[in-house]
Amino acid sequence: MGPYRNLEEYNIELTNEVKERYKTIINEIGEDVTRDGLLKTPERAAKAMLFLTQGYKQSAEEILKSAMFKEDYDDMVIIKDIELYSLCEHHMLPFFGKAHVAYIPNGHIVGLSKIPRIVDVFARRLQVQERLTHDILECINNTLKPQGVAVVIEASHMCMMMRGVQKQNSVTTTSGFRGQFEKIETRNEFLKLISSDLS
Ligand SMILES: Nc1nc2c(ncn2[C@@H]2O[C@H](COP(=O)(O)OP(=O)(O)OP(=O)(O)O)[C@@H](O)[C@H]2O)c(=O)[nH]1
Ligand SMILES: [Zn+2]
Repeated sequence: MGPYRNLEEYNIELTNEVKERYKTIINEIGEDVTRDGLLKTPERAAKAMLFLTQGYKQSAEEILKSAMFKEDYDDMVIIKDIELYSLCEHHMLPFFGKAHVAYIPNGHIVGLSKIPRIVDVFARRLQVQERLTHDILECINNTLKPQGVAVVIEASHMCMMMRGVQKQNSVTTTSGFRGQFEKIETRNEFLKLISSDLS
């Protein structure tokens, strides 16, 4: 079983449990779960929910460790505009946007694809944007032990768009900096590079 296993394929029992709960919810909101269009909906919704929360069964640390390479490069590495989709833990509604991640190696670099992969691992859980930012930051800091790491997330929250305050255009930005990025010049260079089209 690798770190990327897809839950749906393994956990039929859990899928059935969640499916039964969705049947109840659909009936409770006044719909008829036996009508044609809705017959398969509880199962689809259960599979979708388990897909969107599969991060609980995955290890971000394992993913990073699987592709760390010894290398002397010690300048900034930036992966910007990583799309992310998560679920807010207060309403279980999506929040979505972009993550920008940078690190300065300290003897080891990491396979580039592993950064978006760990963003997904932490995003596919019930989250608040602040904790998601720190989960990514601390995982890279503790596993890769770089000279510095920075994470910025810009996201829109459906719980603030579809309901509640109903603000369609507000974007929330969260950030975290460790090591070299705690120095203002390094942090500013990173912030400049993620806001430019040339980086
Ligand atoms: N800090 C933080 N708050 C979040 C996030 N996602 C949703 N929230 C907020 O969580 C709060 C929950 O507040 P409550 O007053 O308990 O819930 P509510 O009555 O549904 O609040 P409203 O959304 O204002 O209608 C709201 O202010 C949401 O905007 C997040 O990622 N980070
Ligand atoms: Zn919410």
